[in-house]
Amino acid sequence: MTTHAPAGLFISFEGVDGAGKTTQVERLRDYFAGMGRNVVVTREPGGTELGVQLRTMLLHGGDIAPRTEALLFAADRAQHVAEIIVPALERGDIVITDRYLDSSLAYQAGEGN
Ligand SMILES: Nc1ncnc2c1ncn2[C@@H]1O[C@H](COP(=O)(O)OP(=O)(O)OP(=O)(O)O)[C@@H](O)[C@H]1O
Ligand SMILES: Cc1cn([C@H]2C[C@H](O)[C@@H](COP(=O)(O)O)O2)c(=O)[nH]c1=O
Repeated sequence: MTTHAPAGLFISFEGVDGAGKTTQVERLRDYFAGMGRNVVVTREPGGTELGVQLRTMLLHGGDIAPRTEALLFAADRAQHVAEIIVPALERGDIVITDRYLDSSLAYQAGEGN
């Protein structure tokens, strides 16, 4: 009999600050873990070591020009995808991220970018 490894699954939670994303991420993680699945919970910005530094710059740094800000979020995402998301999906894990690309569309797509 052939057994197949489970396919990876990528899920992002989006919403305004305080909407309840982290709460739902944790509930879904517990649900999938209860099914015996490997779950990687992560977030943007700040899902990697480099991302933690970028998060500090972005959320607690000084004045950042809109285009620079957009590029820093994109840099955080590029590292996140390469270091965390793709390897986890290749292992067949479930990746649940607290924010992803839609946050950039919502927050950075305005005038000046
Ligand atoms: N369904 C809900 N009903 C009422 N309160 C909730 C619900 N879900 C979460 N909360 C509460 O709302 C607050 C914000 O929740 P949470 O941290 O999950 O939101 P978030 O979207 O991740 O926030 P942030 O954007 O600041 O990271 C917390 O105090 C949490 O306990
Ligand atoms: C990914 C991403 C995030 N943001 C903003 C949205 C929030 O105000 C903060 C992140 O804070 P949280 O406590 O982790 O929710 O960053 C953004 O403007 N653009 C993005 O792409």
